[in-house]
Amino acid sequence: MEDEENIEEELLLVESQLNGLQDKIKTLLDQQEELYERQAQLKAMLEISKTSRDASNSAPSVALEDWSGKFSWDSQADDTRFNVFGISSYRSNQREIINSIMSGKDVLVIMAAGGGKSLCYQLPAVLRDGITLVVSPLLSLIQDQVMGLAALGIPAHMLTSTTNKEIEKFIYKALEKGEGELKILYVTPEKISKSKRFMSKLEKCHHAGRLSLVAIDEAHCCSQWGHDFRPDYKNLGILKIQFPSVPMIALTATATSKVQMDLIEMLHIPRSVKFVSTVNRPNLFYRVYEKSSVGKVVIDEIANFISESYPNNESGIVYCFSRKECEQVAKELRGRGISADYYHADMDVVAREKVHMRWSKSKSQVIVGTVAFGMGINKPDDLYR
Ligand SMILES: Nc1ncnc2c1ncn2[C@@H]1O[C@H](COP(=O)(O)OP(=O)(O)OP(=O)(O)O)[C@@H](O)[C@H]1O
Repeated sequence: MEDEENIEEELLLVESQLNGLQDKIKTLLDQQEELYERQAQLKAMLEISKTSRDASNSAPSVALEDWSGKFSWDSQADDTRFNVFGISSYRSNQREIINSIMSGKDVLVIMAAGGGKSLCYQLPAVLRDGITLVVSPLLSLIQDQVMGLAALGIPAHMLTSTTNKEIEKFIYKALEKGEGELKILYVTPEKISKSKRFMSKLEKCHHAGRLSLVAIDEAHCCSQWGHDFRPDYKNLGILKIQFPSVPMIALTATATSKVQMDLIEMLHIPRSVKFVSTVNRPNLFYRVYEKSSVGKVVIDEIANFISESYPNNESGIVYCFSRKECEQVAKELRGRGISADYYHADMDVVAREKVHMRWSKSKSQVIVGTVAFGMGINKPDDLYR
């Protein structure tokens, strides 16, 4: 009897020691996994840093190869350009950019606003197997792109603060398990720098060989020397570190050589092929009017300008400095018979999306906005700003 009690006592002791050990093993295994991950990151960083040093000592990043030559994907690319995107011929540099991406190169594109940058990554995204990740700075811009792609029948989604749980689940499944149809995924830079969950799904997608391309839109936002610096863009270098084998395309309309050097360094793409297109836009012109000092008169003048110059309700944007001003001017324009909505960063995302949608579908003529609206917005009949 006493023996049994002793045995039971020792058994309890052994079991509790075993439990303690299991906990320690789990902690050690977690630590081991973290260290492996960090080891891989550090090795990749070292590799990139060495390549970067070699590249700055030797190869210029401007295109040397003949990217307008013949490639195995030519006929498939032509077919997709025409039948999916409805575009009859390439504009300057588009074909060369697409060819260099399809060859697996990192690419830096400097092309004027409206020059056709989106096609440069969207067409390879459709041609390549797997999912293309696009980082873009503004929700309105992302919504605009996703709407456009959906209209072309290309499976594109966005993962932002406005994404509902069901779509989020669909996207995570597509990344993690390759389920469902997803070709192009748009995110804001905050997703990369703040969501560990997203990065882990992306890691799995890459691990399974399904991450086909990374595109950084409005790439000048990386540089403190650029006019639209966004702190979260600074963290996008992690993408090349984590996914060194995945080609990256960085696109911008405006980048001085200082900004270009900065973003090449930040994104870790020292060997990128650079394409610069001319900034000549014959359809773009500036007209300057003297502004009255009386607020009411200014609104009358804006309203007259819109209704006289654009009698067929062609779309446009009126910019104001403050959020309050946007609301007032939109109200005043409505009072003068122009269908105007306001758009600024103080509105919640659903309200902003609604305004953007109404304008995109030409249900309203004018958006009165702060600079929170406009960058990269693509509406063929957006004729005045
Ligand atoms: N080769 C082409 N031929 C005809 N239209 C084209 C061609 N390439 C692009 N486009 C059209 O030109 C318009 C502007 O293209 P896109 O939005 O890609 O410009 P962007 O360079 O991204 O401009 P932004 O800097 O303002 O974002 C779109 O309507 C697009 O469909």
